Amino acid sequence: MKIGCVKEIKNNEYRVGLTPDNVRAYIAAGHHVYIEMGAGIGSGFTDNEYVDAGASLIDNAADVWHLVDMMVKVKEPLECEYPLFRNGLILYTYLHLAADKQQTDALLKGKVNAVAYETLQEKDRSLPLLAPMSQIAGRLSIQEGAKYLEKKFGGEGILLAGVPGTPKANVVILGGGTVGMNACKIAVGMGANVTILDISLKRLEELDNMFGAHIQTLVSNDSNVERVLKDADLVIGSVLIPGGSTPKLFKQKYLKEMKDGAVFVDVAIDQGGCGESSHVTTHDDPVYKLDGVVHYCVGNMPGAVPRTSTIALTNATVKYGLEIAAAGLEEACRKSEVIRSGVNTYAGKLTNRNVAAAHGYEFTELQELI
Ligand SMILES: NC(=O)C1=CN([C@@H]2O[C@H](COP(=O)(O)OP(=O)(O)OC[C@H]3O[C@@H](n4cnc5c(N)ncnc54)[C@H](O)[C@@H]3O)[C@@H](O)[C@H]2O)C=CC1
Ligand SMILES: CC(=O)C(=O)O
Repeated sequence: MKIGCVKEIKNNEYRVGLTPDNVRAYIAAGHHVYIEMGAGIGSGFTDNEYVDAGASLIDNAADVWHLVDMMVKVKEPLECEYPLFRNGLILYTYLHLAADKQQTDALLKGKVNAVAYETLQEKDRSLPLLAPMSQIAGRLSIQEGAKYLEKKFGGEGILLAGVPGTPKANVVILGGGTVGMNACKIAVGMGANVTILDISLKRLEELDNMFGAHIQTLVSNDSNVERVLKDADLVIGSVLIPGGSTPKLFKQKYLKEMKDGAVFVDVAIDQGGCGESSHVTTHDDPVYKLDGVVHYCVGNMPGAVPRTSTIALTNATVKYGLEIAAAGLEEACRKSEVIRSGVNTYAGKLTNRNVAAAHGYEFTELQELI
């Protein structure tokens, strides 16, 4: 199969879909790999490293899109890339379609066979291609939150750990999955008071076993969310319904009850965000203030640490990419329920139930199409 990788063009996105080591793995399996010149530079991989690994360098992105059977990316294609879509092209990347009707329509119209990293689910229900970036975003969320709590960035001017004789900051984490657990780890490490809410009692038990007396766990419901937000200094939004729109548990009316200069990092913004007042921001202009609360809603947080992120992401993606390349998408899907769970659009049909529900579109079982 012909595998391609282009330079990411989203705001401040320096990750890349394939590393030189990944290229070696695809070439060893008998595939051809085409890389846009400069694609890896933001993550510290030079063109020469790709050539040494066996890739062909192409000097513009459009030619890579035209040449290849499978495009391996990091982030969703932007509008200027939609004209490059074509019938039967396999697109292997993050898509977050529940929050992006325009892109969903473009993929359906272009009859692209799109495999979304964020919905590919293992039999144990884990999300192996989302998890590495969730680990990074979770850890970053506290780092960014601590920064925006500083006065000069609009925050209330409070140190997470405090010092002897002063209160510690109250960190509230909505959703205790991978992002939530990683945020918790850093917040506890920095000495904050941490409260974590989830709808899953089993997950709360796991978190309690992990962090013991260092955290407070609470079941997620409207009363508990409203109650803990009143005293919160830093709130992390990290809930997920895989493939679906994020439930809005952080209501706009709560903002007025919160501390002036509190910070809300809505990591779940890529799926629409868990705050009613959240809208997407970029690394160039990451925050806005509403009712005194600083909102940070960057949809590609791991792009800030591209070297770590690219290696972590591609450690996970290469395995399934090789499976698709070896068998072809149809056969790979017939053989593997796991690969099937990643396919969001196929031959102009929507094949992910939660994405279909988010847009009120017809859902088609992938097995009926392959
Ligand atoms: N902005 C960014 O750069 C990044 C965003 N993300 C996003 O972060 C979000 C969280 O991802 P993960 O932690 O990997 O998901 P996960 O599936 O590991 O965890 C989600 C948690 O939310 C809980 N949950 C669901 N509904 C809830 C509710 N009503 N109240 C409280 N908890 C609820 C689930 O029980 C689960 O424990 C996703 O939207 C993901 O796409 C991930 C990486 C980077
Ligand atoms: C998860 C995701 O969309 C990202 O890492 O950018």
